[in-house]
Amino acid sequence: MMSLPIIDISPFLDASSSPASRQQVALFINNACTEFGFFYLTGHGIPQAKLEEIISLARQFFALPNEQKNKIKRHDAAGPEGGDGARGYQGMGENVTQGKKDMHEAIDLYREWDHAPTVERSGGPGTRSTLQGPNLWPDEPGKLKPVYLAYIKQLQNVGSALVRAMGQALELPPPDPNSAGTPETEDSEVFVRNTDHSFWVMRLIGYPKLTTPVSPDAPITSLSCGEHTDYGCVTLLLTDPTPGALQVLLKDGTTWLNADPIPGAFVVNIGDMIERWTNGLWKSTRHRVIHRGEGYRVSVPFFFEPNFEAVVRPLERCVERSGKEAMHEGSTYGEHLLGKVFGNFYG
Ligand SMILES: N=C(N)NCCCC[C@H](N)C(=O)O
Ligand SMILES: O=C(O)CCC(=O)C(=O)O
Ligand SMILES: [Fe+2]
Repeated sequence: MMSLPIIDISPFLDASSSPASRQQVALFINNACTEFGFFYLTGHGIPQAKLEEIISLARQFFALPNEQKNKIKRHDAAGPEGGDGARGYQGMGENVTQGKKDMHEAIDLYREWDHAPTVERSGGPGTRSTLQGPNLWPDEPGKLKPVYLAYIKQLQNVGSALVRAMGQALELPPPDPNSAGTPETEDSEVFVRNTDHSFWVMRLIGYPKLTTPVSPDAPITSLSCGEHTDYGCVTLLLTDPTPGALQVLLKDGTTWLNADPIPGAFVVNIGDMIERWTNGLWKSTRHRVIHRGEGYRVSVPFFFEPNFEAVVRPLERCVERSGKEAMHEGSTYGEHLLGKVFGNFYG
């Protein structure tokens, strides 16, 4: 049975690593992103015990009574509660993918920012615009917030190392030390610059066992999370050990491969903005979750994304190499995200 490549990112986190070791990693990344758009990531430096604590804290939250979870309920941006339409707890079926309710519950956290986004929605006094913070953290379990804040810091560092490696994998030229490095420059640091204020997203997701018939041939009537691509740069996905839930669509467009967890490793996939930057050389691979196994599954994806204002258009070198027209004229990541978030809740 085929399985996804495993990539050790440590040379890009260790300042004393050799250029040759980095080049080797870059080569592996290019292969993995060209073939699958998905791979396992090791060598990230976050101890397995910490990863287990992250899952365990999320599990403790989902085990609370609904009344308690709804204390941090997500509210519409136009509603009287003055929500931001995105942050907070979503009950079962509140998230929609391809027009169908997903069978999961979740807390969504985003980078907190103090400037207004581009889309204002009407509403009463105190109404916030879509995606304008703050995050809604649960009181219980008490350790969740501090532990997650520290974890998010570490993940930003891993994400940054990973996009640096990806820039190198594309064989873009090294940055010119004499230039100011404008975001328009196409060098191997282009992803690093455009993520230096990454508008990251973190989801804590709880999946009950689906109750549809267990036969593998039975038609799929409801999904834990419908088929989709992720929106930005790279997703660092942590899950509990449940196998057979996350499935990745292979290049042939018909075969679904199980991306079963490897203890201590992240499942990584690339998002829509990397596909756009690379003009489709690397695809943001479609994936879905069908949890028919036993037990209550917990996953915690961290989406390391471009800056909200980053203008993303195909890189000239990738357009040339792809031999195709530029696939997009360019727009900000924030515009892409707002369209997606709106579709997730009001689709
Ligand atoms: N921030 C990210 N990437 N979240 C992924 C959620 C995927 C499902 C979503 N309902 C959708 O239809 O996109
Ligand atoms: O739970 C998982 O394994 C994947 C979730 C996912 O694809 C997402 O939230 O974007
Ligand atoms: Fe996803």
